[in-house]
Amino acid sequence: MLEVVNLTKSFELHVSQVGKVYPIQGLSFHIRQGRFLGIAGPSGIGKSTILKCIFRTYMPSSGEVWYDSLHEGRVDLAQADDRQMIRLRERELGYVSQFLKVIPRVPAVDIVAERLLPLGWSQDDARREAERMLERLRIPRKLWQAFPATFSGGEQQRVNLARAFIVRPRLMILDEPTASLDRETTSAVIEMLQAMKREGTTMVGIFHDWDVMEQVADEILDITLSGGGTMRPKPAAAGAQAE
Ligand SMILES: Nc1ncnc2c1ncn2[C@@H]1O[C@H](COP(=O)(O)OP(=O)(O)OP(=O)(O)O)[C@@H](O)[C@H]1O
Repeated sequence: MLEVVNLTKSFELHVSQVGKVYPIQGLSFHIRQGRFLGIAGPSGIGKSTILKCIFRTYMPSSGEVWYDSLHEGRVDLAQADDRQMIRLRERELGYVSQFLKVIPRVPAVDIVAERLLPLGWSQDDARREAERMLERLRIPRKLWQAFPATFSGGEQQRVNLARAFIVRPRLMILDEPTASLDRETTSAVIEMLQAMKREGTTMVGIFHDWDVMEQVADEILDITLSGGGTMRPKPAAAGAQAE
């Protein structure tokens, strides 16, 4: 489903003497359909950079990111043009970070519902589905018509998750999605991730909380200081086969 080959990402640091930094150098791994890969490693090692290269928030410096698209065949996301990326993001790729890009003066329910409109849903059906999603993520009903700019960090994060989950992406990319959530909401998110996995969604994610990683990941990619990584089954599944 996703095959990353020799991925390298460098950044030019204009304000320092360092010149270029290479958080990711020659990294290869793959994820099979329906599996959940967790990415682990010390702070600043390049975990988020990998996810951003897959979603193409960052353009990889070199290497290949092969994705088996439902609608477009096998696509190298490192080479795809912007229009193809927009289509894939609308229909197949989901991305959740810790931060909601708050759109001013749009109620929470519409921020979530609008993801379904390009997929041909009517306004009413999209809104009903958005309400179901907000309910599942335990956003109080009284906030559905309110503007997320005024929400707490955890409430904003749940709107963020609802926006990503509602389109049921084939490949879900998760960058610390539970970072600002309390225990109860984190459990709701874990349940949703497990349900999505049962429905066949492939996922790749970073979690600051090892307990969460344990509950959702099938295997772990450990990023080392050299910018490379090794894949292993998660400890709880020791004995399972790493791919
Ligand atoms: N847009 C950018 N411009 C310059 N340097 C960047 C950029 N994005 C990331 N970096 C650098 O790349 C390195 C890896 O960052 P990244 O955010 O991927 O690490 P991380 O492993 O996800 O860290 P953390 O666990 O702390 O979130 C860091 O040194 C960071 O400063």
